[in-house]
Amino acid sequence: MTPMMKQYHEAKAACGDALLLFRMGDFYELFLDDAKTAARILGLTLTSRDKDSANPTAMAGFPHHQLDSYLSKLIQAGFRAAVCEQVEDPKQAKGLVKREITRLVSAGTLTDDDLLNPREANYLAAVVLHSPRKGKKQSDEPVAGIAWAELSSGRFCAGVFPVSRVEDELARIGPAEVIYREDDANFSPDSTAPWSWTARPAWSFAEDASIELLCKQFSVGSLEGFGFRDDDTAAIRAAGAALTYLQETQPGGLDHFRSISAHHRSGVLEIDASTRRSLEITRTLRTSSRDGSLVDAIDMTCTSAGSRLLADWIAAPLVDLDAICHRHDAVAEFHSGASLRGDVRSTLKQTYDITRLLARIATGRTGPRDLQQVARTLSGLPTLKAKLAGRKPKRIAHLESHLHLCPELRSELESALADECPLNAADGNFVREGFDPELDSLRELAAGGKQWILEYQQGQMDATGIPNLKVGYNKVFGYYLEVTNAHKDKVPADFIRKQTLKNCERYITPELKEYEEKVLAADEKASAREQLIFHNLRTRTHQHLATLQEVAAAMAELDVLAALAELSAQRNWVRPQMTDDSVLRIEEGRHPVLDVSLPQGEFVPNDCVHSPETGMILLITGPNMSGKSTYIRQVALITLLAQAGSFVPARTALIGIADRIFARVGASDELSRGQSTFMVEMVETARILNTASSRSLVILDEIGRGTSTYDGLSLAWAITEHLHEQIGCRTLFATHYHELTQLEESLPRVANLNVAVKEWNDEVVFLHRIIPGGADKSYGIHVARLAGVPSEVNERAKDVLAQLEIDHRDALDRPTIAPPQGHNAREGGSYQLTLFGFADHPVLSQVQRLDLNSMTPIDAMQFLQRAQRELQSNPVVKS
Ligand SMILES: Nc1ncnc2c1ncn2[C@@H]1O[C@H](COP(=O)(O)OP(=O)(O)OP(=O)(O)O)[C@@H](O)[C@H]1O
Repeated sequence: MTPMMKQYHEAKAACGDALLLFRMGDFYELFLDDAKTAARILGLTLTSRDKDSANPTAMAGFPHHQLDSYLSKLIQAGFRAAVCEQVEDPKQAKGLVKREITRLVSAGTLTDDDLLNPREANYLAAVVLHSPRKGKKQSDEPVAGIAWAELSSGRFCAGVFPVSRVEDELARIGPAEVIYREDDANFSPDSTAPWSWTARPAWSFAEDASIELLCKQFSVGSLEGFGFRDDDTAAIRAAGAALTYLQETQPGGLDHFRSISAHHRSGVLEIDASTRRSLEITRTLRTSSRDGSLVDAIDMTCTSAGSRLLADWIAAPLVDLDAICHRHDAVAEFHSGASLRGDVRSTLKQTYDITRLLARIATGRTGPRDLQQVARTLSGLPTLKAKLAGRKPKRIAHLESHLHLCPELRSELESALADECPLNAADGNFVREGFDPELDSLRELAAGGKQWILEYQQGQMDATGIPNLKVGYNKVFGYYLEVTNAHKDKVPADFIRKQTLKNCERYITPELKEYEEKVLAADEKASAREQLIFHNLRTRTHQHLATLQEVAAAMAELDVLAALAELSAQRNWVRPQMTDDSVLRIEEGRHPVLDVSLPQGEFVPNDCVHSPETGMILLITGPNMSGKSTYIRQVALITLLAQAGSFVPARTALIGIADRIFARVGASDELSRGQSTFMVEMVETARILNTASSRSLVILDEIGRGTSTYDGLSLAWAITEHLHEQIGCRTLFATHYHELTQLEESLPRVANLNVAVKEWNDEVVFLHRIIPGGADKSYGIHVARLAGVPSEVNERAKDVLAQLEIDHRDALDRPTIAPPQGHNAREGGSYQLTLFGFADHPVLSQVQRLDLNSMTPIDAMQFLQRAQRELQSNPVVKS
């Protein structure tokens, strides 16, 4: 093995399963299996080293300036990469050039702007299963510790969760990479998840080592101050593993991780992974992208940090009434003050993403332009602060107090940095003239020397009579005089020949060398001086890290609040009234995504009322394509938005804070997980029935569709009864089982709704308007025609439908359902399922015939008594 390949193998052994990008001159090379993988993923040509040997080494490479784009492709394909650089100048090297791994890059540990999406957070998560030690007072059921950290901002949280919620929590966090214990037989990573998995050694999850590491990182003696309790060991183990991993990948340091917050679930609205997917909160179902999601539709923030924070708010809405109202107060202030809002937004637009800038400063990857952007951001703060001063809402006052102006830092950076700064300090020329006298004089000296050389060239041309004599420079000979062969004979004796080229000769003179030394020395010193100034500026900025992080967080939140207000002003959204009671009263509500994407006024608004008096379970029937799913989703999304702190698309809204939102919507494609559609539907339904509380909001779309009609109907029926009797939560149930509407007659808190349809000649117009009562037709055949199903198929379907209707009109064919055992209200009665149309109750025709104008209140009361008795003894028509 050659010494270089030996060096390669040593580096490869140190970077685990990461692909090793090995710098060789102007190229990064990959060898062996890495080369084969890279050739496949990056489309590189696979070649080989020592082609003639019996064992040629596979090899692939790319030019060094393409590093970022290739790294990004590797990361997107789920790989980790280690960059091994030449850490000494090859010209100075004695023997083999020294090389070191300077960066380990993985999806969850990105800091480079080129590799990050500015509008999306980029979390690394760590998961560990943990069995609490016996003898402690908590139960010894295993739990899961999850930590999540963002290298590009320094955000770090950890919490303990039931093992069954790991998937839901990871879905909430939406990490780019998840690390787990390599030897944990009870934990198997889900390969279909949209993040990459990295196995890590068990020691990095150890309890004691984690506590020690975290305490050292945050310079504290105990983690209690961050809100951790005795039973948070699992969280701390996960956090320790995450920090170990981050430290390994960031040799430059992690100073911007200054604290960690203990996450306790009670503060957040619980949304499980499938509900999150179904409601398309941060990603769409079909493409899994942000475009078209709720966050995308409502995002009017003007900074990237604001955009990321908005996604955090929407992904984890609140449950505390006061905290929610504080956000609403702040949005209301920006909503009513259009000029305040405009000013704040236009100032924020001039600022930079200092959250990410600070992370680059802390990890040692910063350049002059980053510092300049810190200064420019600080220069906008006085205006912002002045606009916000004295405002009443608590949140705004709090944020205003966090806009620290840092005047000394700002003025130092402003006076030091030139108007145009390069990205990298090595490029030089970024310190403003007049900032540092020493640098100025070195620059003058260097410039003066260059001037002398120009004059010397002219002088020599005149003295020798060589018209094209010129002074040139290269790294090997320094400054030289170049004379073409045609004038060789005019060269004076004191020129010392250094190099002969095809058309010319190159000479030096003692005077030229003397000045060369001066110029080069001055240049070198100026550049060293400039690097020193940069280093000092970086250190000064770094000293302000904690303060600047507060500024960054305050700006991001102001952006979110002002953006939500802007959205509300543009789209006529209103402030919801919040309550802890389990009610919902939305007047003229609209679907937040369609409200924004459809032209204004095109969306048909609808009311929704949930209260123990009017009904907690709303059964929505109606034709296909009429808007049932849209309606039930809109109610869930309005609730979610309100709890996240946003105004809502409605004329008025009274929202009872939900502890959990469940959405069982449509049959999402879960085949890749090896489960049948129906199985998935039932797993999700089981979860709702087992975990919903009376304060939850449940939306169900067509439960039971994936099985035979009677199976499906029976399940839907029993599920509705269970929700009504046992849970009593707010429920919206869109269904094609019209039979279910009969439940309204016997279950007091069930109310029927349907979607209005207008029939016109042979046409059907969907009005998208929700009205009371059940529907009796599906119009499926009509929708099939609209979709382009051939007319002969449609005609035949109509025939079949007509026959079915005739057959089922015969009462003897109708199945009957007995009420659940021990249920008083329906004792002795049984439901008659009418597959098409309603059962008529005699009481209804009596009501219809009443002449209310001629009745006294006593008459009416007596009638009601009779009617109630009749209904109680005979709730529905018996077969
Ligand atoms: N309130 C509304 N105003 C305007 N357009 C609407 C409204 N509600 C729904 N729509 C439009 O109607 C289409 C069908 O809506 P949706 O999917 O909610 O119907 P559905 O009744 O659930 O249908 P299916 O029973 O076939 O699943 C949507 O694509 C939407 O664009």
